[in-house]
Amino acid sequence: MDAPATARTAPATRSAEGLGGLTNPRVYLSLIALSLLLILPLVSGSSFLIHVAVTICVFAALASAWNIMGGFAGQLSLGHAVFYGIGGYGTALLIKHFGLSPWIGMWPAALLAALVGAAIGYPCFRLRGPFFTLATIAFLQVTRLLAIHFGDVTGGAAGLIVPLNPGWAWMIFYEKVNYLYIAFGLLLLALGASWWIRNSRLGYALIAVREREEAALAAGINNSGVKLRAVMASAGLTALVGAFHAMYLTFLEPETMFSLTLSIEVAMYALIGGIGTVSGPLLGALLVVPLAEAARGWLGGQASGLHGFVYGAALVIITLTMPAGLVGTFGRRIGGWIDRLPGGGAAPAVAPLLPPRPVEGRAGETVLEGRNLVRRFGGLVATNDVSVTLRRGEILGIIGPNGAGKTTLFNQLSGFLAPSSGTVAVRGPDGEMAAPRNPDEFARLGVGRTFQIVQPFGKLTVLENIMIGAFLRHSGVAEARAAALRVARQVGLEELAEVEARNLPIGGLKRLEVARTLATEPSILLLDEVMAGQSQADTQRMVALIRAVRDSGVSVIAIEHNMHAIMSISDRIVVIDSGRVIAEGEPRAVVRDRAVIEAYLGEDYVDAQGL
Ligand SMILES: Nc1ncnc2c1ncn2[C@@H]1O[C@H](COP(=O)(O)OP(=O)(O)OP(=O)(O)O)[C@@H](O)[C@H]1O
Repeated sequence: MDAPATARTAPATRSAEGLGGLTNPRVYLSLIALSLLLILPLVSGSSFLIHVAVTICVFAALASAWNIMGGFAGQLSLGHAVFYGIGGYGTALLIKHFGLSPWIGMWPAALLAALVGAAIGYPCFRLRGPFFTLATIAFLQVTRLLAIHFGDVTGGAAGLIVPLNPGWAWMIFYEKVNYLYIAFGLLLLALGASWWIRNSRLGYALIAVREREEAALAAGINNSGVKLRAVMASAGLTALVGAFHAMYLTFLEPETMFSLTLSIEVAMYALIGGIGTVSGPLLGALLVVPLAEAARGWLGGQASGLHGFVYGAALVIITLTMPAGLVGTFGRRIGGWIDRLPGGGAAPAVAPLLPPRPVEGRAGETVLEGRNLVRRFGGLVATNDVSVTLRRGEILGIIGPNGAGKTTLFNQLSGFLAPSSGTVAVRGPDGEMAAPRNPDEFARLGVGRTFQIVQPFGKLTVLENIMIGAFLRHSGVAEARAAALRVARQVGLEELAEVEARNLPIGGLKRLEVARTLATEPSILLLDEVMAGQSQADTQRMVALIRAVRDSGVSVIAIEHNMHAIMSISDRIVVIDSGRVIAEGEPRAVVRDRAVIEAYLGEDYVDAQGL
């Protein structure tokens, strides 16, 4: 027997968020490298170098902001200049018409951009892949045309000059170096926001939604909600940078403020550096901005367009040779070297293993009920008037031939499919029966489900996969990690905690599927063929695990083709054939039922079992 979970501690593991403060070489080297961006131009005193550094800071900040939506949330926008332009125009117009300092005006402009981001994003999230990207371009073009059309306000195609009041209060300077201080501050803000989001519950949720929307829903993540938060943060940050850049350029026109080229450039920096990583957008800008500026400076005068050609060719070579970006290509190796420096590889604080939340309720009461469930797919009736009841503390087995409608029934019992007719009710933590409508609502009420075709978050580690489930009940990263470690230990994945999920064999993936679901601390567990593809030893462990989970008060429904296993764990079995329940009852009685033998088990099974 294990000691009480609270008395034990989780083993130390490495992860991005456990950097261990300033003594960690990843942190101090990043800070040193960043400060060079400020110090080198200052020491040189060259106004060209200062301009290049300001441009790097601006584009690195824009790319970091873009990456929150394009990288973490996987929503590839090529219309981000909408927010940049709103930031620039909003701030300039507030100075011009209301005499508001840009230090103040940039905030309402950022708020407006965040709201516009939400208004554009919400309807567009339904669009997939290139269609989403095309929609963002369309919104950008419409905004640019509107800015030209409403010339009375924006200055139209002729443009708008920012009121030139020198001094810190108005963000207008004769010495370029002051711009560098502000640009550097904005870069720190964007990087800080990006780092914080990536290492928070929101960051994990965004990655989960990006990788596998269904598994994210099953873990109780509100997909639209988290994407909306990402787009608002991304748009707001972009607008802040746009506001500053407008003050730096001192001239705004729709062509440059709502520019498709700028939107593409910003996305390119993130792609080149490493999309979905915190440092990638900065590295992309660090590499490409000086290249672009140098090409413009050296070749611009030689032949018209030559600098663009050289710059474009360099981009093509980089993207072709490093499709995963700089961080994806070199990050792991360089990270390994850095970790060998003093203070490297520091483990995060050791957290106590969290016990699961207790499941409360009366033994034997109904916890999940599907009534008269009909689900049609065109002319096919996949479930035809199916009624099932799950009682507290029981294991209900569901068997039947391939295509009988078992998974379709599961999808209705967990909110993934709306029944064509019939109802599903779940007993919530308050003891009342409720009728949730969405998968995330089902999950929050305590319904956890696995998928027949496993849905791992391949690029996350085993532990991070389980943490995605644990975040449903624990908002803090340390608590979610501790809860995930307890589950990893429970399902026998502790040794593989730091392995990327895509490297697991099918047996491990099945266990991971169960672990992620268990981490949501369900009171009702729906298992869809979790023993398929498992070795005999793994099957026995899974059987023992399901029993232990039931003994902790969780009610279980298991779809299974492994008759030996399902017979040994089930208190009751329901048999489905052609969308209808053909038998229901105590396992030994069900396998003797003639209809079940004819539809599913066959005479061979009867002979083999000596029934
Ligand atoms: N989204 C869908 N669109 C159309 N038909 C579907 C859909 N999902 C399931 N079906 C059909 O509904 C029927 C029941 O499928 P279901 O996956 O529920 O069966 P099952 O009992 O789980 O089968 P198996 O044991 O092979 O997993 C099948 O004929 C299947 O092709």
